Amino acid sequence: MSAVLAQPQPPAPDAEREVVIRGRGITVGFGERKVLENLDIDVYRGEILGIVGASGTGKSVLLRTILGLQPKQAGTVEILGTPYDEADANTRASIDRRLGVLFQQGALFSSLTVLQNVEFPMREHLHLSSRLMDELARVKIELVGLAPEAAERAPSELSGGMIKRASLARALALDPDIVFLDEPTSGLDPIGADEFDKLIATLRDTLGLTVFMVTHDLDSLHTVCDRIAVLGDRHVLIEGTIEDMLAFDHPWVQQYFHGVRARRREA
Ligand SMILES: Nc1ncnc2c1ncn2[C@@H]1O[C@H](COP(=O)(O)OP(=O)(O)OP(=O)(O)O)[C@@H](O)[C@H]1O
Repeated sequence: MSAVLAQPQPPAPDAEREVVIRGRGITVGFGERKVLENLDIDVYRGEILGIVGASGTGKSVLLRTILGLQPKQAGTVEILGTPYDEADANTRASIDRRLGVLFQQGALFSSLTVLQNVEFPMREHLHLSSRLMDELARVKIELVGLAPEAAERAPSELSGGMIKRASLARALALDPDIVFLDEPTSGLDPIGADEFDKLIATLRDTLGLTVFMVTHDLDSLHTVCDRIAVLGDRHVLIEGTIEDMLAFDHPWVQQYFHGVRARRREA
């Protein structure tokens, strides 16, 4: 009997894919100044979405708004099929458990070891023995490619790349469905950044994560992002694949994706 090999399937059309984050009409301002206005965004299950845009266009503000950390003047955010804004405290807490966040500076607690940092969300949300939490945290530390000895180190004893990995281990502590990464490769040398990108892609493939990644890193956009959303003029200017970006006729998008850095990357 001959074996029938599974053929790779083309990605499903967007309309058939599960939307895990749906933002509609998002408007955020500081004083009189609007940073985001009537912004719509969809994030699909299992994708790595890169959020890009000039400095100050509101990428971090968008990430914080989706997470409910930044008040908005208008709009709705639905996460994993539940209107997050309208949810009661219990529902919100159960959604929060399914989200992991890596903030720009890593944001590890400096007075705690790496192990204690990774256990922190577990202590908050899970009712497990210390021994079991230790075991689970050590698995996460291994998963992100840190040596077992790193568990006992303080953040001040880690390199920039190790801090990113430790922060990622903490973001993965509760086995989230979606991880939010704010400029995960900033401050890393090109090899470190490349390794971190590969780690993100491997985790997505093995754990089925959905990744919402704010980035300035052209290499990340080319190598790991399935789709890209460009912020500008207070909304999403364009979303699509890297090929869509290259073909899009907009001055900033052209300059960014065809500019000197892009050409250097291609050389
Ligand atoms: N708490 C705040 N109070 C007032 N203004 C703020 C606040 N947070 C952000 N802003 C403003 O909102 C705008 C968008 O900020 P944001 O940090 O989202 O930009 P960004 O696109 O992530 O930029 P970068 O690429 O430089 O990190 C900026 O002009 C910033 O000054």
